[in-house]
Amino acid sequence: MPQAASSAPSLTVVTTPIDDPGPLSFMLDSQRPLLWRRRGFGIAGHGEAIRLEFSGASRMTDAAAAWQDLAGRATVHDPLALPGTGLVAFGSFAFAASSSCTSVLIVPEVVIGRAEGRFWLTRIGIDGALPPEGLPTVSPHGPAVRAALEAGTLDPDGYRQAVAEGVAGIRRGELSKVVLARDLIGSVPPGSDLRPVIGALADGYPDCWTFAIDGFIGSSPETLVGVHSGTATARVLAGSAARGTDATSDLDAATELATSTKDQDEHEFAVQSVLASLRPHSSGVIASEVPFTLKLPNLWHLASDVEGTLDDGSTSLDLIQALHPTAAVAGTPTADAVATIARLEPFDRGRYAGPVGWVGADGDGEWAIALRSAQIDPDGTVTAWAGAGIVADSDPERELLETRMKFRPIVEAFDTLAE
Ligand SMILES: C=C(O[C@H]1C=CC=C(C(=O)O)[C@@H]1O)C(=O)O
Repeated sequence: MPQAASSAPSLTVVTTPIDDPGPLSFMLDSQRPLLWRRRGFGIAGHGEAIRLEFSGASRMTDAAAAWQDLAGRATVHDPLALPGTGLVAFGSFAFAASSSCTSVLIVPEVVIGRAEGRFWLTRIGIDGALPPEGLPTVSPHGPAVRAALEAGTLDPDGYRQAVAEGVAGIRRGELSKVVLARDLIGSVPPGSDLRPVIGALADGYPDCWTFAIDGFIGSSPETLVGVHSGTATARVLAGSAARGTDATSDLDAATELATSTKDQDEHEFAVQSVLASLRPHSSGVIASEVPFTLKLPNLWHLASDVEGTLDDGSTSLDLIQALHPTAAVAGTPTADAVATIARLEPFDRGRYAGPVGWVGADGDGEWAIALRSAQIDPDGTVTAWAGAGIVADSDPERELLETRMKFRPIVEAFDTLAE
């Protein structure tokens, strides 16, 4: 049951150092996997001590207020005091204010964490009643299942048409950029064990944020915002190219991307939207002078890192509210882009392209933009989404191919389960 913040009980939180528990993807609950990891950092959750649900335009401000209230009343014993130790909530927010999909903050009963060779176990209980000591028992991975993902509400022809309409609107001067997505749909047997899918994402995309929260899974390369000890960081991605088939064509693809005016324009809109949203909270916020090319297994991206010192004590939840939706997932100007998305995409984006991540008791945390993701509903329906930034020079066929590349992590992770 969702709990109103005012009636939320007091939490007791105890973190203790432990020996290396092994890969976190083997430590997940088979039915309710909770995971956030990238490279040497990861947290996996078991059980739900508290679940807070939000919706509508105020979903992120409501979450920030509820979290401040809950964290303020928690008693925390945390000798490690590292990012991810002590009290944490895993969170995932819907892209649109009008979404029928709820946004959640989940405080697990147990968190297993690792960071740079240190390992910990956090137990969280209500009114002093802590879960038992020791690692939770984890069942062996279930039988293999696979999902063939096929065109959803917006098929390839519909997507080309939507992109053409987006380009026409941009050329008429109605907006400068819009990010248009399409969906793929499949199914797995209800109650399927998704841990092999999540493990495939984590192993295949170690430089991305691999997440599993409330049936929503993915591996996103884009950091919406990280907040640690008064510093905010972000990694802005926009502008993409297919990887080459050999070393020479791969280098050519990266060079072409780095010098493409169309991709640089598309990227600059995204960087400017992040800078504009962070400036009211941070003096001297800076972005890399020129974007760099980021290599992922499925494609190249134009990327810029942004950093600023926070002047106003904003928490990571305050900043996701300030930043979302960036021009990497909506467009420019934001309101026109959001209206164009609502007109041209015949589906609810759900949590795709929304903030996904974790927050700690002090408000520090890490949030990605939920790209390369899929929602698995309790009835086994799998919905995946991928989009592309549309500017005046965009070509519908190329954008369609780009979404195909962006679907690869999810499509292949479900295929990994084939026997
Ligand atoms: C909207 C997506 O990607 C965004 C992030 C990186 C590059 C993008 C692009 O080149 O269009 C998009 O802005 C997606 O993966 O669904």
